[in-house]
Amino acid sequence: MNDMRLIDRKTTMNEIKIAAEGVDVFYGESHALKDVSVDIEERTVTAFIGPSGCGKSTFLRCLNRMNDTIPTARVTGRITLDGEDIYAPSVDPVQLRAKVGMVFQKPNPFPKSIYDNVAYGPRIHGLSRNKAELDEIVENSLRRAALWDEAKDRLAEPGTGLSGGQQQRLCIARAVATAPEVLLMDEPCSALDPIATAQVEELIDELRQNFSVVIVTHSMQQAARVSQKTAFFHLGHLVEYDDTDTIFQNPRDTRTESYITGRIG
Ligand SMILES: Nc1ncnc2c1ncn2[C@@H]1O[C@H](COP(=O)(O)OP(=O)(O)OP(=O)(O)O)[C@@H](O)[C@H]1O
Repeated sequence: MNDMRLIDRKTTMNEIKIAAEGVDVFYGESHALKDVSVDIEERTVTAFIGPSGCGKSTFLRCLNRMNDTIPTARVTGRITLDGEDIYAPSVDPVQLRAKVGMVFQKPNPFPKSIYDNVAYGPRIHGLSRNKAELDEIVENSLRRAALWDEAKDRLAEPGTGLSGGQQQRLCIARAVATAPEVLLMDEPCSALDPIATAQVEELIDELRQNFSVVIVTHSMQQAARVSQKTAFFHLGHLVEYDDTDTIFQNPRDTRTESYITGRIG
């Protein structure tokens, strides 16, 4: 019931980027995520939806080992990126997070300049050979995050001096600057106004040309607008995973139907 691997369902169109098999997460004694198996496709936006506390963020954090930073969290099961086990002892979580970047609900710029916020990742991962190349990465990342026009004349000013919506776009620029292969976004628009939300949604659509994007959202309209695949979680279980159109128009499980029609949540 919990096994949502596309391989079994033969509907896959893109290559599988991340495969999760039998993933459980415990916080101390509390069993937050139960036997989740799912294939996340390349060049696809996948939305995670479901009522508060159902485990969306917990599962998202498994995909780049952010749960490692929570002392009580324990993850079991297997998650692979391009077929490689991301929990293998040989994997450096810092390197993994450059490939599988993350944008959080609350904008969290570093207490550094706008420029240095974006340049930080490329610097620590040695992605540029000189200042001109680094300048180019910073400009391109800020352009992709639709922040360049507002930021180009104040690159030396602190990132924390930007508005909330601008700070979130700065965090997106910081995440894309390391050229991740997967971008995980945990309710990235919850602090944004409708204009900034539309800009971020456009960016998500653009990122899909090259990356996998996984987005946790409470907005079903947003899931329907930006994603091609949707996973519905309920009480720690992955209940249903399918094409977004199918989830919203013809769900198989009554729990999914109840949620999207507003009966549970
Ligand atoms: N750091 C933590 N320590 C202990 N329990 C946690 C922690 N983070 C999450 N949980 C618990 O795990 C369960 C799943 O939480 P999670 O944040 O993944 O849900 P969610 O679906 O993302 O919720 P929301 O939509 O409200 O953000 C909840 O019962 C929550 O209380």
